[in-house]
Amino acid sequence: MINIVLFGKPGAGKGTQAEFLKEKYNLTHLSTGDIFRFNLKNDTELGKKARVFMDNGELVPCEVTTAMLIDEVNKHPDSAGFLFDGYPRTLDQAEALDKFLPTIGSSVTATIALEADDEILVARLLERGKTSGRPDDQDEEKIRVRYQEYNEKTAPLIGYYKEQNKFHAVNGIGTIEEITERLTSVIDNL
Ligand SMILES: Nc1ncnc2c1ncn2[C@@H]1O[C@H](COP(=O)(O)OP(=O)(O)O)[C@@H](O)[C@H]1O
Repeated sequence: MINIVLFGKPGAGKGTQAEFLKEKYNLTHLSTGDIFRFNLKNDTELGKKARVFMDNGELVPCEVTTAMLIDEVNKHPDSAGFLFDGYPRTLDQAEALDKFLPTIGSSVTATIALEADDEILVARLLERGKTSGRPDDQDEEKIRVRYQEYNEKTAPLIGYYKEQNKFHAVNGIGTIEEITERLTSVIDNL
């Protein structure tokens, strides 16, 4: 089983690249953002718990997110591996994942970060907000909150995975194909 954590700031292109990688490596793509948005749209209990945080650009509390993630993994017992997109996003979540995966006989294989400059990413998000319908992409204030959340809570994961020798980074600026190429060359060399 191979488990890849796709890592990067909001707008770095994780979702776009995940679409290619899941096909190529036959992985189950789990995007916590997409799962939350689905629950918001359907006004589920989970959606109700997440809404206020998401609307403000803040992270949803760890217990809620981790319980949801574990549920999703358990829905795919025959999966050849997972592509985690948007999870983990805090040290607590990374530790929770490292505790959970061994219970299904697995572990994180590698974390790959898509790197790009903040200013480029903010511009990309505002552009995406024009068509995506995502309220958190339409308001520069909320975008800034997401970057603050990233810098405070998510960036420390780089050190966490480096210590385990599981951190890889690729340049996230270029055409979609170029970036897919960079990612696949990391995965093929794992
Ligand atoms: N692992 C997570 N932990 C906490 N909240 C999360 C997590 N993943 C997604 N969310 C919530 O969903 C929102 C949207 O996530 P996502 O679609 O990954 O967007 P982006 O990477 O563009 O900020 C986040 O701002 C946050 O509120």
